[in-house]
Amino acid sequence: MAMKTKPGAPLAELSAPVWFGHADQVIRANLWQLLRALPRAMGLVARTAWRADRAAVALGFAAQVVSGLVTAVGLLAVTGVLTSLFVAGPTPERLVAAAPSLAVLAAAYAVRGVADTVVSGATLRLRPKVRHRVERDLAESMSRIDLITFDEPDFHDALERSRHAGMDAVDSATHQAIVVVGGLIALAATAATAALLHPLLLPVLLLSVAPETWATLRTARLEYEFVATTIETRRRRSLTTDLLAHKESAAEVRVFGAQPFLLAEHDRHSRVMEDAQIALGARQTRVALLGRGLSGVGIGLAYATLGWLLYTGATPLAVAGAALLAIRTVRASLTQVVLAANRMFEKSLYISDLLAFFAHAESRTRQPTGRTAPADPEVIAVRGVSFGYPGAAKPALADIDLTIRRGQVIALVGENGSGKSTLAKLLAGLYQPSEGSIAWDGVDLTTVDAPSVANNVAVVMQEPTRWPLTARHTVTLGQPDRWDPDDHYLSQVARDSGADTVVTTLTHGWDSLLTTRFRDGHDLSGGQWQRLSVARALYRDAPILICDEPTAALDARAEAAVYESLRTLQSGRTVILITHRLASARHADLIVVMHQGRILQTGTHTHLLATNPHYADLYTLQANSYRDDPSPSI
Ligand SMILES: Nc1ncnc2c1ncn2[C@@H]1O[C@H](COP(=O)(O)OP(=O)(O)OP(=O)(O)O)[C@@H](O)[C@H]1O
Repeated sequence: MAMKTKPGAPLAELSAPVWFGHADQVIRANLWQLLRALPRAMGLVARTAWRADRAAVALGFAAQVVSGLVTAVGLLAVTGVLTSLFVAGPTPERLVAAAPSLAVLAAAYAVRGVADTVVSGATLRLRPKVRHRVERDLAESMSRIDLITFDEPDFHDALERSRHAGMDAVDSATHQAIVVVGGLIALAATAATAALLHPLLLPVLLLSVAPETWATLRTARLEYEFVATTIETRRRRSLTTDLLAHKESAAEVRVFGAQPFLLAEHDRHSRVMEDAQIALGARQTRVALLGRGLSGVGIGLAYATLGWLLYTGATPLAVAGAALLAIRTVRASLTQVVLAANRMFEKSLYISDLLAFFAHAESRTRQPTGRTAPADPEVIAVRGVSFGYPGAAKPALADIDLTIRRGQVIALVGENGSGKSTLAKLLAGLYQPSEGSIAWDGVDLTTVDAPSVANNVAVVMQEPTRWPLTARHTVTLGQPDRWDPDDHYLSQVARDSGADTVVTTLTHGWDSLLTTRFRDGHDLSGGQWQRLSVARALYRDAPILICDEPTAALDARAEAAVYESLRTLQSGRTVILITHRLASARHADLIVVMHQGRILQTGTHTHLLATNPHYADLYTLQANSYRDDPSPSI
């Protein structure tokens, strides 16, 4: 086997996922912290739910109150029934006397059934709405955020937390919040009724449920601790199965014979999980045993107190009977509330992350100014522009001065990392300068709304996005509403970019799906994707066209076709062309030679060849590589 990794050795590159950051806090939280955090978490959920569907919130809450009230009424009715049954006299008469209370009891049960169903209905309606609302908010916030934010490492951490844990937390917390509210109302109603029957009944109730509360909380903590401590193992295990499952790795897995290694890794991690799970089961059983034991003692004490109340005549027999029922109801409600509160506490931490992300995203989003950039600008003036990526030691661009006039073809040339793509992104309004200004017809781009700049620009990216859409949408997405009867423009840009020969090979032509992740989908070669990206830029029909290495992945014929169409298209358009092939740049009106983030010189091809040794050297080197006799002349 080619792989030499020692089985059992840790996979050092992995750590716990960012979205699992609150494990310690949850495990260590005590009951008091949990109770204190509850109102805040409930508030968060309530506000989101209220925004999502006010009617469902109001209806659900009203039904919960009704359910709590009828529980209390039912308990009082039980007392009435028992009082009537426990008096001396013939049974038929006692039954008749108990009938009104029995009727109330039956009505209470019926109403409670209806109320609980309404609560379930409201929950079912509310959960997807709340989730979709927050998902939409997150998607919108991501869509508006400044591009530069994507270069901040902390941003990705926060985004991951929000997208995964945050979103699930909102969904789960909505459910838990409803359970907590319902449980608390039922609890309050039962406890108040019990206290009404006899004040001593309240401590009796608490005594009977305290051990169960402890055991419930402890069991939940153990489970959470298990998830927290095994999360990395679980991820490692899924990493190995992902390698077996994904198309990207399937070929290498086979060619390197990595299956036995990956299966062994899978088994190793499974064993760790298995052991941990069995240990969890044992600990939970011990806690449950202790809880049950203590609960038995608690209930025993509660019954003894009840017996004493009966013995001393402080409580009638009927009230004691109702108290027994109250003990059962309270125990069920309290267990429910404690479990749900525990989950709410955990979820609230992730919801806080989500809210923090929204605030961060807002601070990284340019607020609309209502001002728009001049359409099809006459002059693009770059003055004293510097720009640095977040966290980078050196600026990517420094002291850039450049004037671009409408209709010119500007070629940016220079070695790798000299700042060409960065300058192009600034010209496209995607980044803002750290110093200096970029102005269109005298209007500083930082003072106008970003979409108004984007409307004037089409870009062929160095590494175009492989849009998993149909071929048609991949090309037309920059101007989906363009009036294009009989696909006239679509066919034309396809011819100009060479995309037509790609589309004719697809089973469903323009309607073919360009991803193999779905049935009937296609994947394309790097060059084919690039042809589509050129077609997309041409279809957008914008006055400023930025081409970042538009032909790097194209074969010679396609490259010639693209440059031919750029020449045709050029009339009236401003073209900014980034290229390493200096032969493609020689016809540009202005060539900008960049070096280490600065402009070394600008000029025409002839001028630079004569005056700039750096440019002349590069050009000669490339020209010679196409000669049969590579002599150093041009
Ligand atoms: N997202 C980024 N974060 C940090 N630094 C970056 C980022 N993108 C580029 N850089 C750095 O900025 C500098 C300029 O990069 P740029 O991509 O503009 O160069 P380029 O001239 O287009 O290079 P190439 O010819 O390789 O495409 C380089 O030093 C690069 O390492």
